[in-house]
Amino acid sequence: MSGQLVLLRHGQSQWNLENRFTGWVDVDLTDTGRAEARAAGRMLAAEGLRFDIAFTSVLQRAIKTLWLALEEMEQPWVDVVRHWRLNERHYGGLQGLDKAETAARHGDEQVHVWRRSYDVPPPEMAADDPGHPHFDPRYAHLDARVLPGTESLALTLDRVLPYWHDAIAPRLKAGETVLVTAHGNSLRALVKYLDGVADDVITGVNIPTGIPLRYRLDGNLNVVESGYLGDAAAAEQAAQAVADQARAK
Ligand SMILES: O=C(O)[C@@H](CO)OP(=O)(O)O
Repeated sequence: MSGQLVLLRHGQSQWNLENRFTGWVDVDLTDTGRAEARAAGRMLAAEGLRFDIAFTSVLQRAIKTLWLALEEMEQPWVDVVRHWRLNERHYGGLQGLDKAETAARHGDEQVHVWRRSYDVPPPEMAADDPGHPHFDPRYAHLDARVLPGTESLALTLDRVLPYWHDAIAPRLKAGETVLVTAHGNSLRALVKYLDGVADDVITGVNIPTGIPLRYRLDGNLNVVESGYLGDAAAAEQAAQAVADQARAK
């Protein structure tokens, strides 16, 4: 038995538009982002996909993208499970900063290391920073020791994987069709794991907003095939645009 998995990055957010490091900051979608989410729903509907369950983070840009896609698919009844482990990678002290300005200040190379290296985290957010997840009521039920003040992709994968194994993988093993609507880097972590991407190769992987990435998996959840829905060249171009966001002007 094999399941189908679709990974969907949220549509354009306000801080994607403003080119600011976002991480765990809970910014909303823009009108363009809402349109991207609906377009993703139409692509999924055109493939005849019917989801058994959908997973998302506790950040509104992913939650609303999921709602809009399911509405467009006329599948608003699908069970939705939100979990903090699917949140974006925590961007530490870079959250809120302009990406190109940060590159102008620290150099393109340093910012590329912070954005895309596998195991180098950005500078840590101070524990008494009012923006730290410790002060956010949505995480109040959690052991404070699991709440990050910064994360590399490796640390992001470490906190996504337990949720993958406990909640998502069993549904796929049961042959269900599963939608995960999340974020650029929490999805890069999953892609690294599913495709077995090497540490030095994942640095070149970028996930575009609002374009569904479909996986067909075998009974052991090995990848049989995967690819973006719609126009492959458009997906490639959109991924390149993400890569280029932090070049100093
Ligand atoms: O700011 C962020 O949280 C992420 C995703 O938008 O950005 P980047 O692509 O630079 O990792």
